[in-house]
Amino acid sequence: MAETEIQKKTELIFIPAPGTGHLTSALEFAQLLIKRNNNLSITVLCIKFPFTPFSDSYIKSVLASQPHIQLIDLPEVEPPPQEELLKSVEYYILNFMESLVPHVKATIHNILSSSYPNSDSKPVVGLVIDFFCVSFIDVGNEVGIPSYLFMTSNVGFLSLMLSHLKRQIEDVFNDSDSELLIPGFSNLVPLSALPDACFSKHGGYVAYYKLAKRFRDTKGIIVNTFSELEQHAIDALLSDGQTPPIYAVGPLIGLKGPPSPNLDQAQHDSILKWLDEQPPTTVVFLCFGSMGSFGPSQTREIAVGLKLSGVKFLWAMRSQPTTGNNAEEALPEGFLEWMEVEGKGMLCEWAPQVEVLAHKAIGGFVSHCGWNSILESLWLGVPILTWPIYAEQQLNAFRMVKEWGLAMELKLDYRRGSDLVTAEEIEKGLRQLMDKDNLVCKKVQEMKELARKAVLSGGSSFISVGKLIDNMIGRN
Ligand SMILES: O=c1ccn([C@@H]2O[C@H](COP(=O)(O)OP(=O)(O)O[C@H]3O[C@H](CO)[C@@H](O)[C@H](O)[C@H]3O)[C@@H](O)[C@H]2O)c(=O)[nH]1
Repeated sequence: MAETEIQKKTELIFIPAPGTGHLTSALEFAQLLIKRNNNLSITVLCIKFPFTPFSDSYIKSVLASQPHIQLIDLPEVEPPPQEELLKSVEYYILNFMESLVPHVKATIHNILSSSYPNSDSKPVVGLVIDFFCVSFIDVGNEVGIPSYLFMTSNVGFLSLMLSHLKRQIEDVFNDSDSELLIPGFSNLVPLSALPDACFSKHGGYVAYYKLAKRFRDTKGIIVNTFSELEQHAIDALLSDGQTPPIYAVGPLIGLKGPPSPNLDQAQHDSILKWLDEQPPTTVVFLCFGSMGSFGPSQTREIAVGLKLSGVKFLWAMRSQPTTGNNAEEALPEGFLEWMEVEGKGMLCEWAPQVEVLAHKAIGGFVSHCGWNSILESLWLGVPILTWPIYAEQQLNAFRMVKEWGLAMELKLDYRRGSDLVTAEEIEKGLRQLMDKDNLVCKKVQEMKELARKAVLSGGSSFISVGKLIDNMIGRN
């Protein structure tokens, strides 16, 4: 058969996890693969998850008009009981994914038999699965399709997962553990920088353990990162001889940004209009990812800290879903009037983050250090003041501040329920962040250039995507 004919049959099945922070890069990556090789076609299996009802419309708005990408909705399943959420979010998601296995199996069989009824060859060359979807590796194995893990976080987190989560489940981390040596890290890592899940014997640790145990059962690990930032960690992981090839393919930046029910066109436009009115690099942007929120006391401290600092601000402030409190009600008396009369700032529930970070008025970013937020800030050259909250954000913040000198530290180990970050600490951090003579700002500009070069033709991530496609279609 001619090579082009073989290539025409090359299909991938993507199974992204339905959270905002996971979809952003996965959808970008699907489009990038098609751009790089238009003999590829991709089928995306869309998962409906009770807590992210908008993920459906997100996937459709980004991918529906792409001729080489088709979307198939997986049937809705009964979510695990709410009590499992208390054990840990990771545990809940893992269980949810396991419950989808029969549907994924049926859908893949259907794709194979309806699209390729007479073919003995294997037209589907890979499953590209989010790192929460390892339960689907066996489905692929059953029909002879290899899986590629899609890591929406970074190689450092992957290294923690692969190197430290092979303890017995009973043997979770505890206070008697000393600092950790994680392959690819230059510094010892304090336990306070580890994800909360590492300490939860019956929840998060079990989930992390089960996930990590399967990571190496894949044909390749695709990471949304770039080698100029993480080559050291990639080399350290590969040196064990057991890890499959790692493909650093980022930064994958979703310029369109995820939609939100809390941001309509009028709000979107008013945010950008307000920024247009501000002088260059004078505004700090505060945003804590798709789920980050604070209780009333912490909200008040942030407001007072902003006022004390005198820095103009755009604050994406979300109410806590668990309490149902309206975040604005927690603001100190007179704060909103002061903000509006003096033209000091603007509040919103959801911000068009990438457009905001790209705006010339923005001079700094107070971030929860989700990996997409970090990559977006590096891509756009905006320095970060770290305020990690959940998931692996503490580890990301630790690396940004201590390993790379690419961010300033407000908090490295903030956890829900821990002490408040005071208004005075926030004021001090904001002043430091907005000081443009800071060495961190220079380093961020340098990393911005490297990030952009990585994805250009001939750049490290560009080459890595080429190697991955070759691996997928059997050219190496
Ligand atoms: O008001 C907002 C808030 C978020 N975003 C976008 O939403 C995405 C958020 O992603 P991320 O910064 O990674 O944060 P999370 O949503 O918290 O992401 C989850 O997934 C990431 C990737 O695995 C992890 O690094 C995080 O710790 C985990 O919480 C980014 O693209 C943001 O630009 C907006 O556009 N507007």
